[in-house]
Amino acid sequence: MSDLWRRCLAHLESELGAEELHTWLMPLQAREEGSALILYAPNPYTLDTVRNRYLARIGTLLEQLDGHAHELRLEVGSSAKRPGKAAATPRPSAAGEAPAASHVHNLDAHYTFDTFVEGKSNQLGKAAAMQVAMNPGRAYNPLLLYGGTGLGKTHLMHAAGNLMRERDPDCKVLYLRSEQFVGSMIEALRTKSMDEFKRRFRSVDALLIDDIQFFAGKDTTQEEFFHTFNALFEAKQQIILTCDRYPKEVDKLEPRLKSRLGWGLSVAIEPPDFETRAAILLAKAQEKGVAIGEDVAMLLAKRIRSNVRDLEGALNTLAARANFYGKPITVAFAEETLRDLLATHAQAVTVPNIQKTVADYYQVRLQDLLSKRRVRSLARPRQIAMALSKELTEHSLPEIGEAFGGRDHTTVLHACRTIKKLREADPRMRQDWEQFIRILTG
Ligand SMILES: Nc1ncnc2c1ncn2[C@@H]1O[C@H](COP(=O)(O)OP(=O)(O)OP(=O)(O)O)[C@@H](O)[C@H]1O
Repeated sequence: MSDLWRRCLAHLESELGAEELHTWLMPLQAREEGSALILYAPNPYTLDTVRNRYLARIGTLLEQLDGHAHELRLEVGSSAKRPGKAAATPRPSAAGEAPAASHVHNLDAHYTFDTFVEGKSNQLGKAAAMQVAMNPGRAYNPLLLYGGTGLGKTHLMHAAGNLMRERDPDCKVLYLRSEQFVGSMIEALRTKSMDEFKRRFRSVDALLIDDIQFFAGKDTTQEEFFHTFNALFEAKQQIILTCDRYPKEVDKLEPRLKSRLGWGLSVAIEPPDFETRAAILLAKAQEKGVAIGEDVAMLLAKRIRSNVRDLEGALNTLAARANFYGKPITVAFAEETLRDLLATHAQAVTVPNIQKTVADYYQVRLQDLLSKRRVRSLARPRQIAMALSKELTEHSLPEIGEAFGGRDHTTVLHACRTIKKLREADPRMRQDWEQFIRILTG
């Protein structure tokens, strides 16, 4: 990463706050070329927002930091690989507006299979997305990736789109968040341009729609999406979708749409395990040019289990602070800098907290959960609470057994194995599990 840009980000962090910084400015990649600073935005939408909201301030800051003015350029693409002509001169698309039929693709150039770290939790999803990219419309259609927030679904979806375009630069890939689909449709209804809307969405080779749970309860949208889906499907055009849970579990999604979604392949993306979290951190650090050792990666991976986005946020904060203070990122520095954040993540994850959360969720009394009673309505939640305790705390099997009314460590081990199997076989159990991980570590 350009040193100048790093210093600029450190200043902007205190002005804008972490969320704004991470949403708009951290995704930019920077390269210095003579006295010019080129900022690469992952897509035209980010480019537009940065230009409108932040560019003037960035210009002033650069001048303050370096004592002289810099030429500042904004482009779509990646600093590692200079963008091709089509990407360098995009037609910016406004928020909520789908790109026009010229098919300026709006994929995030940073999200590729190369930058995606594979682990047990996402192996299947990655393999399926690659298959689809190599064989659009023919391998699995639709491909649906589902799972909790910040686990890499969007990344994989863009990676598939990027690979399709790498293999065939003429391939028309359109990525949209589901709110954008809804927004475009409302606009088309308002301006009586539904024919154009239909044509726009049906003329692509691959349609990628993110977070389709937002379609729930929006009947007209679902109706239109249903027809778009059918048209694309019949013409063997690829459809890739993401959802924050197994679609059959999304309330107020039309049954016939749910059924269509099941025609292809649905793959769960699960929270990464410790080793994958550490590997992701090291890969992200390398990508961003941030020097961290394995010890720091392990510290963060151990303490932040919620999702990859949170891990990345912590890394970004560390990088900005280390640069600001001119210090290396050591374990001590990370512990000091992220003290509050790490404390928040650690706070929720105690055995009593897990027991209470599980009891509340399944509406059973805490004292029953800890009792010796073996009725199924208690036994399953108890097993889940034990398995979560093993997963989320540092306690040993005997300690966990003790905390559950003085049970033997083999009972805890059995619970962990049972829940693992159930998570593999039963989408509902998988969803409950992810929900707990979110509540307890989010
Ligand atoms: N396995 C991985 N390897 C590298 N980066 C990852 C991986 N998983 C997630 N990430 C990164 O984590 C961040 C969040 O991922 P992404 O936006 O794809 O999540 P998501 O599952 O689509 O979440 P949401 O449902 O909230 O949109 C991205 O920066 C992404 O690159």
